Amino acid sequence: MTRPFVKMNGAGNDFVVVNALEQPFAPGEDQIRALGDRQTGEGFDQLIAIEPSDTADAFMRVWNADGSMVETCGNALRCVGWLLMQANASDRVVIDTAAGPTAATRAGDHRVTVDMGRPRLDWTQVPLAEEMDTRGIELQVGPIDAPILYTPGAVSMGNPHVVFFTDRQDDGFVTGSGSLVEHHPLFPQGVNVGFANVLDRDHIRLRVWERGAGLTKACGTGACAALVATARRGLTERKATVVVDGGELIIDWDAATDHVLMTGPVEIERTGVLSI
Ligand SMILES: N[C@@H](CCC[C@H](N)C(=O)O)C(=O)O
Repeated sequence: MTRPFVKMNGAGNDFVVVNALEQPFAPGEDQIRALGDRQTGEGFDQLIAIEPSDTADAFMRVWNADGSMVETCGNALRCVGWLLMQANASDRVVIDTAAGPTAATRAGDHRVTVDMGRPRLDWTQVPLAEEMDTRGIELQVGPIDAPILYTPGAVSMGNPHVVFFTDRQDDGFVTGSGSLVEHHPLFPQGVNVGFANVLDRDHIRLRVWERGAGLTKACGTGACAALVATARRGLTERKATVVVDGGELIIDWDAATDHVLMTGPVEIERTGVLSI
């Protein structure tokens, strides 16, 4: 069987997007892993299906490159929002996800703002395995008496994130410590691991080790989580530019609504056909 797809990216975080509005698309985990392989398959961080919805313009289903189905993806919401707005000739669409509905609006040429809703800050919502203050949880990486990383913030943006405040951001360090923390028993559902370097009160340099996808050029929910975590610690304002490997995302944690708004780019790379 074959399915057409669009390859897209949001600030470098890349997706294969399949239109499943009329014909269901339900690949198995092994198929997703094979498709996601960057040497032998199409290669992507996430596989995305646009499905019908009774309550929104569409439902967005997300699988990580390791085949796991997850709640949401911030960068893919911008990409899918852009595709739907182009198709409907509109400037606003609502996309449902397993984490809840999100509104996407045009913010310029190939730029989209998505309303990621309220951050979920209670330890049960992240979720953590035990009660902790999510402003700075009891977790450290490295020797007990001289930890390299410690007291990260924990945030759910519909999916679980932990954010370390550090200027150690090289590939080896992010990969080594990110993969260790991703499956730490404190996170019963696994976790996306952010490494945030606060440059000034309006700029954060962020790298993310994604649950189920590894080192990525950008993680939209990770950028939202980083802003929330740094603002809660008084390190940044509630609005900042998050500089990721593939570009910049503007994150605004609106004080009036408590919603996190993310604005950033959308790019179409190519079209193709999947054989599954
Ligand atoms: N790249 C995404 C997040 C994708 C899902 C994540 N790896 C998870 O397992 O929760 C984003 O832009 O938010």
